[in-house]
Parts: sequence; structure tokens; C-alpha cells
Amino acid sequence: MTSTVSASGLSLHYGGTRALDDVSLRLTPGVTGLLGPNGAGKTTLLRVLATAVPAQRGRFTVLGHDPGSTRGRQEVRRRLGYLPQTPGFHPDFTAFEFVDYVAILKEINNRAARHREVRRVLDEVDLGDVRGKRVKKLSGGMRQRVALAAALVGDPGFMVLDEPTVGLDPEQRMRFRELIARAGEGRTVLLSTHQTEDVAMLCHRVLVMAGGRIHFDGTPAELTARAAGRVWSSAERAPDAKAGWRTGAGTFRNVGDPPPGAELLDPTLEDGYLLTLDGHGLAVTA
Ligand SMILES: Nc1ncnc2c1ncn2[C@@H]1O[C@H](COP(=O)(O)OP(=O)(O)OP(=O)(O)O)[C@@H](O)[C@H]1O
Repeated sequence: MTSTVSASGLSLHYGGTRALDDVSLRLTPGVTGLLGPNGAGKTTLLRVLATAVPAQRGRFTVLGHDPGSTRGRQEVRRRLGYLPQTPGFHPDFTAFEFVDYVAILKEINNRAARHREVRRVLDEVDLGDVRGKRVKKLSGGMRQRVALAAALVGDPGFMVLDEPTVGLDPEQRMRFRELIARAGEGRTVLLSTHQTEDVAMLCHRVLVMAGGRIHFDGTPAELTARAAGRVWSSAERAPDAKAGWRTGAGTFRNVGDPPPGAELLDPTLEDGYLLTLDGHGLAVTA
């Protein structure tokens, strides 16, 4: 399959901090999850790919356009939908006004066509009924949907979503998950998240970052399989486990290298993720 995004050797240092360190990747249609601990470099990678900040080294293309030139950057931005970690809402804007403002920035100059597009994307995220409400009056989940609607303006071929489900309650998160899945039908979405469950349920592919580098690039099933035979149950705390906690049933669930004869449990994607981080200077002991 042809890649929507193709990046090689992306690096970006802030003083002595290597926020991005020689990152290469290819993204294809569908939702790709980006997991990593705080400070891993996820937001930096997303900001570089969204052309919000230039990399100091390396290059990338989006749908064949190279943002290295002013013209190329413009072409990339026309094809991009970006939901940043903190969408800059003007609190007095209505949902319609905010999305319309983004549509103006996206250079949809014909007023009637633009307003049609704003209504279309608000309907797509099920906010058609509240488009006249002020953003500050909406719930957190609705506000995130307004931000998603803004990112959907102009039907972009590539979408970058930075922790869009953070702070949402389970019902809102589930609803948002449906919308992300819909957004990923036929288009390329890169989703940064701390929710391993979202990745397990939504993504056809997952990247794990730590220390500015990508340490895993594969399917969710492959990430889960990394923990096969490495999750076990015990009656007592297992001192050598990399992570372990007492479950509601009173037994311990451990991740790491089990002792002989241990009662093995089915691994989850989160187990595979924790084991991937191990060995990259990150403690995973609970
Ligand atoms: N503008 C900046 N100036 C200096 N350091 C920065 C800046 N932005 C990011 N960093 C540093 O770069 C590293 C990567 O940060 P980044 O925000 O990309 O991580 P992240 O994986 O998105 O983290 P989180 O999950 O907490 O959002 C961190 O060490 C961070 O402190």
C-alpha cells in the first residue's frame, strides 16, 4: 500500500533533550496509535508532522508533498487535520463560529460553501443540534468533538490527533472512539494516546516511543504477543516482577519473567507495552 506519510531521520533537540531522535516511519490509511510515557516525544512528533514546528534534521512527505518549501508546506496543510493537545478555543465562540474560524484559516473562501462544510463536519461528530451553543457551555466531551469537527474540515487525507480522549468519562470516550474509527475509514490517522485500550480497539498499527525514538512498530496483536508467557498470577507479591499488583480477587497479577510452573494469564496490549518500555531506561515496576 502506498504511504500517506513517509518520514526519515527526523530529529529535534531542545537544548540537551532529545525530543525526537532519528525517527523514521511510514503511515498508511487507517488509525495508527502512538503510545509512550510522558516526555517520550509524542507531541513533538505530531507537531513536526503537522508542520507546527520544523525538525532540525530529517525530512518527511505527506501525500507526496514536502513541507521543506513554503509551497510544499501549504500543500501539506491543505491536506491536514490537526487536533492539538490543547485546542485554542475562544470561550465565547459558538461551536459553529469556532469551526468556521478554522475553515477560514483553511482557506475555504466561499462563504456559502464554507458554512455548508461547517454544518457537515458538526453533523459528522453529532453536534448539529448544539452548533449555536457557546463552546464554554459545552461538556468536555462535546468540546473535544468540536475540536475533531475542526480537524475534519476540508476532508483531510491525513489527521493528527493528540490525546483527544484525555479527561473524558468512559461513555464519552467510547463515543469518541467511534468517531475516530469513522475518521480512519479511508484516511490516515495518527492518534497519540495513553489509553492502551483505545489502541487495542481502534488501531491497525501501533508505534511505541520512548526517549525520542520508536521502539516498536507493528500491529496491536504483535505488541500484545510480546507479553505471551510473561504474565502470571501468584498468591504472594512476586519480588522479581517488572510490574505487579494485587487484583480485586486478592491474587497478584505480574508482568515480567515468571518462575517455573507459574500460572500464566492471557496478556493484554498494555502488558506488551510495559515490556517494550523495559530496557529503555524506564522503570516499569508498580
Ligand atoms: N518547547 C519545548 N522546550 C523545551 N523542551 C521541550 C519543549 N517541548 C517538549 N520538550 C521536551 O521534549 C521532550 C518530549 O516532549 P513531548 O511533549 O513531545 O512528549 P510527550 O510524549 O508528548 O509527553 P506527554 O505524554 O506528557 O504529552 C520532553 O522531555 C519535554 O520536556
